[in-house]
Amino acid sequence: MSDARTQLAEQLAEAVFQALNDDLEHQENALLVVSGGSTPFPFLKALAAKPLPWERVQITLADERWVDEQSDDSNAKLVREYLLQGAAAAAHFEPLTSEAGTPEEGVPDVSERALSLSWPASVVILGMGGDGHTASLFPDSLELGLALATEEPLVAVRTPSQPQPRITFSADRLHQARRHVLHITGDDKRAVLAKALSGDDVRQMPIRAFLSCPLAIYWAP
Ligand SMILES: O=C(O)[C@H](O)[C@@H](O)[C@H](O)[C@H](O)COP(=O)(O)O
Repeated sequence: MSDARTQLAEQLAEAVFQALNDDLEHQENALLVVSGGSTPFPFLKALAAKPLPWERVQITLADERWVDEQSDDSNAKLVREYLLQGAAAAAHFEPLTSEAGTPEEGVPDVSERALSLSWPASVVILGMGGDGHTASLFPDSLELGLALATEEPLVAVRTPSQPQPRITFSADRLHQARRHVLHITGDDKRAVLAKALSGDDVRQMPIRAFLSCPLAIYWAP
């Protein structure tokens, strides 16, 4: 891991720590929405070390692959291994999967649990893929149009470019946050972001749905 990426992770962890603390001055619980993938590892680990009243912090995912939590593809596994450690294990984590066989069958139960969290979120941390996707809002998702338009909180998505079915918060629900962060690293993603900023077709690059709201971009080489 480059020093720049480690420093970026520490800076982001400090900013999220401050945001959660500020909100906890005024509310009983504070909600943090994190993304999966590989970029968040050092951020999640740095955040776990922050002196928060973790029993009042709620954590959920922007999206999830519909796989068992023991699978290496599980975003919940990532959160449990990197964030819910030490004092941070006292946080309330709301995973986005259920015992249902498919995300389509699971959406009603997961939605009921997700809606019970302390919305608007204090912070939503977004990642981005090389195709301009964020969460599981993929350009080639069969349900992208629905996920961009619905006011429902969660959508089951099937995506030709992805091996697993997924469940994702809708764009509308991901906008229900006080602060938005895009956490990306590397020159390739910097170029993808530049392309996203140069156009406005959200269905071509779904990250564009979040470029008009205030967005803190955390990028390191
Ligand atoms: O479930 C997921 O895969 C993530 O939510 C996804 O949106 C991720 O943020 C991007 O694909 C970037 O992933 P990397 O950080 O691994 O590049």
